Amino acid sequence: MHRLFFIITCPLPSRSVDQGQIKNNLKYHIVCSYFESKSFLPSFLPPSLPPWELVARLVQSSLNFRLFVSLTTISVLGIYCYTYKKLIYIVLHLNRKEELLSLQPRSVSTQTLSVWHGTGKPVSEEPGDLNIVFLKTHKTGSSTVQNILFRASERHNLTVAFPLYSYQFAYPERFSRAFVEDIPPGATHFNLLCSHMRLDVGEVRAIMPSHSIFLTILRHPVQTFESVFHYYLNMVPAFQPLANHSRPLLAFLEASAQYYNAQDSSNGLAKNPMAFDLGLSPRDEESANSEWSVELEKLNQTFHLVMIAEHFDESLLLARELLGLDMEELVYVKLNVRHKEGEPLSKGLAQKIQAWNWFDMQLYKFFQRILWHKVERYGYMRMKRELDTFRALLRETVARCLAEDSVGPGDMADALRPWQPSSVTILGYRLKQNLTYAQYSSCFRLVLPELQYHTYLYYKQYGKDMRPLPTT
Ligand SMILES: Nc1ncnc2c1ncn2[C@@H]1O[C@H](COP(=O)(O)OS(=O)(=O)O)[C@@H](OP(=O)(O)O)[C@H]1O
Repeated sequence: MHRLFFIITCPLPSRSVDQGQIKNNLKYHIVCSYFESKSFLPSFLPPSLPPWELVARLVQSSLNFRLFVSLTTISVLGIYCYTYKKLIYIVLHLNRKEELLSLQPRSVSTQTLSVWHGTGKPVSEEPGDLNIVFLKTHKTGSSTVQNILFRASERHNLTVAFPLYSYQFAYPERFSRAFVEDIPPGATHFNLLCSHMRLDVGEVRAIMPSHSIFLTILRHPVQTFESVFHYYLNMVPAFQPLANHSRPLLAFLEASAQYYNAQDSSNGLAKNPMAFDLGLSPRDEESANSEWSVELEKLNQTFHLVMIAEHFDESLLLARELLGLDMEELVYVKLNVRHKEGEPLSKGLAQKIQAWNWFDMQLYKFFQRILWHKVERYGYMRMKRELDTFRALLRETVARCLAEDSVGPGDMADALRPWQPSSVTILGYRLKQNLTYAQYSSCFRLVLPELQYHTYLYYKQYGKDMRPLPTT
């Protein structure tokens, strides 16, 4: 009987219970040591309890002990699982973070972080009201972003602020409210402004709702300048004399002073084109350093998001959160892609481009850093998950819509042919045959070049054709 009670109530091997443990668990000690004394061990605490009290204590002790063991086990398991899971999370999180941050400079001012609007809700005049200013910088992938915004404008019935004449807001003049077409009858305010301009923030704010979301895009200055140079070779005065040169870019960078006149605003794209579009006036590099960082900080206060073309998908996902769009609304194909001929840029030439575009380099590095801080706040794991989903969606879209990869201007429908400058060939797309009406409608818009989409939306909004540029 004693032996049986001992086995039931003292499941732990009693010999392994040391004095310290016994003191900590007196009831256990009393009962178990009683039975030990009776059955197995020489007694060191001889009990003199009547049998009924012993049984009562035994039951109570047993229950308490089991409760104690159960609670302890649950707690230990809980703590273990929590810590272990957290550990796994931290390890993964850090690995991803390290991987991404290792590519980037790490410091950023706290002020630059303060403008993040990470609530997932659009900041707008009224609930559901979407107001967007997209500064369309030159040769940065901005037509691809504009196409996404044009599609969103149709889907959300947005009123677009169009230029009074043609496709641009009197570029390269600084933006003025006078360059904007009248608001159409029935609309109370513009919701979207996304045509080329040279930025003047005050003037933009004068015609857009006060809580508009400001977006823009930057691209690495080497690729941007190369693209600008070849695309505008016959249009920008500083480049024109080199139009027939066998190596025009090298020739320009080796003797830029000979070709470039800073006083001519038509040369705005010929040096630091992104800074020019953002309304900055780059000065002498050495003296400009401190003023320049103030200018950058001001831009950072203005723009809710500066996208980076080299991280186009990450940028779009951040924009999506700001604008409250569905992922399906972000699908895109690259527009305005130049057919590249000849050798890739040499290292030496790339360095020359960087030196020539010093302000654009500072601008790019500054906002690239900020983009990664935004990704960090967004969550690396979340970004990774969403990128995977988004890229699968992009692949599906391409497979559904396109007959093949990008094609030259001779191989596509007239309506889908992008405008061709005389200096380079711009690629476009051919749609698949046998699309349903709904598929055709969405695929057509996906590949519709800037000028055609602009013309179409203007007509839809005003019921008339756009005005051409005055000839004077
Ligand atoms: N999604 C995406 N990501 C990265 N790069 C992209 C993207 N879409 C377009 N592009 C490249 O951007 C160049 C065209 O830029 P824009 O559309 O801004 O040109 S324009 O100023 O409106 O004429 C053009 O560059 P180049 O091909 O080097 O000339 C495009 O290839």
